[in-house]
Formats: sequence, C-alpha cells, structure tokens
Amino acid sequence: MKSLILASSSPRRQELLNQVNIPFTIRKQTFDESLIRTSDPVEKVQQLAKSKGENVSLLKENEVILSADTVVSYKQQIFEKPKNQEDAYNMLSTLCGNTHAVYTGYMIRSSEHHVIRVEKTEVEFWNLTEQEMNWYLSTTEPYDKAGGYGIQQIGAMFVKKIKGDYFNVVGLPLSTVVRDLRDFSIHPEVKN
Ligand SMILES: Cc1cn([C@H]2C[C@H](O)[C@@H](COP(=O)(O)OP(=O)(O)OP(=O)(O)O)O2)c(=O)[nH]c1=O
Repeated sequence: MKSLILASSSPRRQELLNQVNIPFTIRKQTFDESLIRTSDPVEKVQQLAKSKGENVSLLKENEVILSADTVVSYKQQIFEKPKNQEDAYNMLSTLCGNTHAVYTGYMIRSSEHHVIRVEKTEVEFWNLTEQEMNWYLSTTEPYDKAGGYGIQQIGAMFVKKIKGDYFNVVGLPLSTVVRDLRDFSIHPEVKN
C-alpha cells in the first residue's frame, strides 16, 4: 500500500488534495527558494518543485512524495510571494488590465521513478482603481500568494477571463496530478 507525502506547507495544496479525497500526510520542506535564480518561469517552477521534493527524504519504500511551486509571470517578470505591501502593490498594478500567466510545476517521486510537469494558465485582470488596490492590500490575502492575489478568495473579483486549469492557479493542476498519482498507485478514497 503506497502512502502519499505532501512536501508543502501551502494550505491551498492541502485543501486541493482533500477536495478530491486523496489521502496524504504532510512533511514540511525547508528548501531556500532564493537559490533558484533562472529568469525563465517554466524552468523556475520545474527546478523549485524538484528541489523541494528532494529536500524531503524518502523514509520508507512505500512512500510517494508530491512537491510543487507556483509563480506568476508577466512579460519578462516573475512574481513570487510579495515581500511587503510595496512589492504587492507593484505586482497588482502591473497585472491589472493585462493578461498574465500562472505556472505551477510539480514533481511526484517514489524510490522507483518520478515525474515532473509544468502547467500554464492564463488569467486576464480587469483594470483596477487605486482605491480597489489599496483596499485589497490592506487585507492579509495578497501576502502569502504568488503574484499577490488569491483567485479562490477576494482576488476573484479582479479576474475577467481565465484560460486553462483554474486549480493550477490555486497551487496544483488537480486533475493532471490525480492522473499522474495513479501511476504511483495513489488513488482517491471513497468517502460517504
Ligand atoms: C496566483 C495564486 C497563488 N496562490 C498560492 C499558491 C501557493 O501556495 C502560493 C505560491 O507559493 P509557493 O512557493 O508555490 O508555495 P508555498 O510557499 O505556499 O508552499 P510550499 O512551498 O511549502 O509548497 O501562492 C493562491 O493561493 N492563489 C492564487 O490565485
């Protein structure tokens, strides 16, 4: 019987796996994300997902590790979690009125094999007023999220259009992850 270990402290990733009844336990990783310096968003999330997953040791034969990373990308810029209010303001004001990409990379690995994948979702934002942005920045929401917004919460009101997997924006391309997990003998539970 295989057992899934989520190498993540992101509450979103935990909620997403719970949503589809995938059983897991959490093993937090402490990889220093600033060590990955590439300016290419696809490479970045790939390398980060891999490094986060390798930062957690496989303790038993039957363990399967899932790790992931999400970034927002607009033109040549990559937005991770904002460092402070000014950083969050710069992100939001860049994103508003434009279409940006959200990339999530994930790795699933066992002692026998591994898979690494990157999923892209395009998100178009409405134009936002200064008042709207400043109000949003006074909430706690932007500060633990890539790009400084949460599509699953108040940030939903900024979104005009989305192309691709919604769940990818929240932190995991859920249906793709579930499909890949099958190859590692991890399946959703039946819960009544
Ligand atoms: C764009 C966007 C991001 N996010 C979140 C998903 C991720 O948790 C976070 C990006 O940071 P990550 O570094 O990918 O993840 P994390 O630091 O939260 O957790 P860990 O590294 O331990 O796995 O931004 C949202 O919740 N909603 C959104 O709309």
